[in-house]
Amino acid sequence: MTPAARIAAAVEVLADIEARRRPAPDALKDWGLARRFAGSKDRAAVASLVYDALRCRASAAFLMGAETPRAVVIGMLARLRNLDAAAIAGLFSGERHAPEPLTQEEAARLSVPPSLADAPAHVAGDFPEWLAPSFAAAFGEAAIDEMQAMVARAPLDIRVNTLTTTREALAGELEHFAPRQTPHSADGLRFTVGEDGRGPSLQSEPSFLDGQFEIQDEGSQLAARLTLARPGERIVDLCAGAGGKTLALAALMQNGGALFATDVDTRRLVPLHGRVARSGASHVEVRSPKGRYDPARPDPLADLAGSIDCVVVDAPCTGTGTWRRNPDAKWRLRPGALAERVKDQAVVLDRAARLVRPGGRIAYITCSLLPEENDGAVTAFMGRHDGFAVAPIADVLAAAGLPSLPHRETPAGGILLTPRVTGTDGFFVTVLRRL
Ligand SMILES: C[S@@+](CC[C@H](N)C(=O)[O-])C[C@H]1O[C@@H](n2cnc3c(N)ncnc32)[C@H](O)[C@@H]1O
Repeated sequence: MTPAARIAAAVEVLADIEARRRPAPDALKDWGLARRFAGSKDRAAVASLVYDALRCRASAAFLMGAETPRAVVIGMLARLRNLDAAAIAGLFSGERHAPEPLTQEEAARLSVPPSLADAPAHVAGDFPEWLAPSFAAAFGEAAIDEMQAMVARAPLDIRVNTLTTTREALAGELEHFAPRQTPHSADGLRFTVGEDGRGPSLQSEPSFLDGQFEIQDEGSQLAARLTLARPGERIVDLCAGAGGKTLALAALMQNGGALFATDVDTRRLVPLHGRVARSGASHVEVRSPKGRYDPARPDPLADLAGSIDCVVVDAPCTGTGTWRRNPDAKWRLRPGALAERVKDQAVVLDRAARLVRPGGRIAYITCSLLPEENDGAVTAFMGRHDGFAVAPIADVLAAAGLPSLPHRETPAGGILLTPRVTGTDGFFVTVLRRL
């Protein structure tokens, strides 16, 4: 396919996403199935155009004065791909498979440098309007800058499994992909992602297959470290899911102590068994609930009540901190989903309170930037439970060996990592000490 034909395809896929309100991966899959002639490079290029258009959907539409998929793609090419009017006109030639030529209005819009100076915050920051009060509360004057940093593409990060290798040794093994050290996580390596959104295919590397690393954003690696997990402790990973944090915690514990992993949903834990085996972690016990965990039924962790040094709550959340990787999600998020997640967060935190021993701690983590799920969840928890105190940020950072980690402090004393300040996905961490 020519570059112009790929653009026409991206406009088509965006129109399908909009008309049928469907997730981008589904629309892209259907497009690919119906066009067997498209090779893997074409598919990747079309997907990358679609995701880039979704990254900046609101600002691209503002620049073009129209919200159609075509306008959004043209605006994106100017805004994110830095193409000038002549280059865009060259692609929109109207010839075989290329999109129709630019209209006078479109050409006129492209003839001036793109400016969002007059755009409202939710447009300049490319997020849904209903979230404007939340991001204003989180970031004040910096809301637009913070959210514009969320528009950019994320790099590809891995966490080196220190149970089986070292960062230096693995960097040597993966030298052909030119890894760099992550700036803040001592266990991270970073790879460049190309214009087509594709990074190196790390999962077919022998070093991946024998457990020497996991794909994990640097922010997630740092969040695991900020739990202050140490060898010898008894730790519960209460929302383990497929186990990204579990494996990071296991490595921090260097196989010393006990790590219990569970989740409300047994099915989500399925990949964890194989991942634990591959990682060489020998002190992880996966406790699967029968069917779905139900607070009305016996808790598979009941025997651990009041005995745990650290309960890690990697809470179910809206995932607003991961929009760089999943730009489709930001336009699909609805107020009802936020309200549901806040309810889930109260349930998991209350469960954690039953497990932690006096003198122990709960590490509450989200991959969200929304105050409702961060400070809001912590403050509500403190209102329901006596005998907990928020650990001072400076103490947590020092104990985690991250005294100069760039971060934001939230009003209730939480640590917020953001793409703009930390250069990672957005993460929130608060350590609550049980007195
Ligand atoms: C952010 S995800 C976890 C990601 C995982 N820790 C990782 O690093 O790969 C949140 C998880 O919380 C689980 N969850 C939701 N409500 C829960 C509850 N009441 N108790 C335990 N887990 C719950 C969800 O099933 C989901 O797997």
